[in-house]
Amino acid sequence: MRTDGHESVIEVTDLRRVYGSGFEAVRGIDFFVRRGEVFALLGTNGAGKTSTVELLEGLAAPSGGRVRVLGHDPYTERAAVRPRTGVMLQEGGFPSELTVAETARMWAGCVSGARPPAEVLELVGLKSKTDTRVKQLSGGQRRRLDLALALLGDPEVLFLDEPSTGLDAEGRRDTWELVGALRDAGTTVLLTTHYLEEAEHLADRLAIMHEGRIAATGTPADVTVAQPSHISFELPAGYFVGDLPPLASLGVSDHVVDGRMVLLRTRELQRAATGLLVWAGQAGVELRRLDVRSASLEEAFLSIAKEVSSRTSDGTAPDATKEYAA
Ligand SMILES: Nc1ncnc2c1ncn2[C@@H]1O[C@H](COP(=O)(O)OP(=O)(O)OP(=O)(O)O)[C@@H](O)[C@H]1O
Repeated sequence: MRTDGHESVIEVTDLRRVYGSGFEAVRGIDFFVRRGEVFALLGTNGAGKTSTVELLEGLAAPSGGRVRVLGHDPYTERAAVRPRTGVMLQEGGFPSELTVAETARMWAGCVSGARPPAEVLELVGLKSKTDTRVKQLSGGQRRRLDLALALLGDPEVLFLDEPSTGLDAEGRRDTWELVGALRDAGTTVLLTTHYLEEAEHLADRLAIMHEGRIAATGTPADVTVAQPSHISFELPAGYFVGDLPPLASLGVSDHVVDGRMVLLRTRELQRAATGLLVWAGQAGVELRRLDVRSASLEEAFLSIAKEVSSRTSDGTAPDATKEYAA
């Protein structure tokens, strides 16, 4: 399938997953991933990310809807899909007595046309640990080993389930760099993450899942631009909020006053900031602790999760999805 002139290598349509207990973890989701892009699946705990990724990996059959990976059903046509995909699971579960090199060699034996194990270990920064037993690796080093094994088959599509959980800041940066390099080399990456900064940094597009549904999709910029920006500052001595220009005329949607600090929310950041600074200039006052910023993905995420929860508890439009330009 082609989407906007790009080939999409993952297509998900009205996908559902119901567990044996009757619990519906994935409640009819739709998205696609284009060849060569990094797509992030974000969500709160229990949102249904892993349940979704397992369906994409062909580890279980959907209870409803459709998944296509590289044009095939990953569950019923596993033999066609599996050799072209790499999977980094949340828990690798390797025999802990084997060394890193032995683990990579053992895994390579299960992959047709595997890359030399030493090459992938070097790629993930584990070259100096080849003779270390898996049980002696730190949590972060185990995650790197998980990633190395996922790369052995030189996959066209890579599934990364929380790739940097357990990594320190440096390890996380290294993983980001590696994912960026893989993307540059043409690999399509679908990752799940709790780290919004990671999604903001890596993802070309993303979907925010909440309670089994997709609440928003688009580029990180598309998703954040829909959220209000913030301006905060300390009121100059002797001034009150009522002394500011009328806030509505600055495009401010609401404001919060906490002691001397004022927080303005606006969807017209330039207009509001300009109006405020012109006023301060004319009044000859300094706006101390001035902070002007666009919404972060974290703010967008929290507000979307809150909005969806209140909509579902109202019983109104529980499956409404915000679509942003992609
Ligand atoms: N085997 C199972 N049987 C019943 N319910 C399950 C099963 N596996 C997961 N669930 C439930 O499905 C929901 C989604 O779980 P899932 O692991 O997909 O979420 P997630 O978004 O990956 O969460 P996290 O970020 O915490 O890993 C949760 O409520 C979870 O308890």
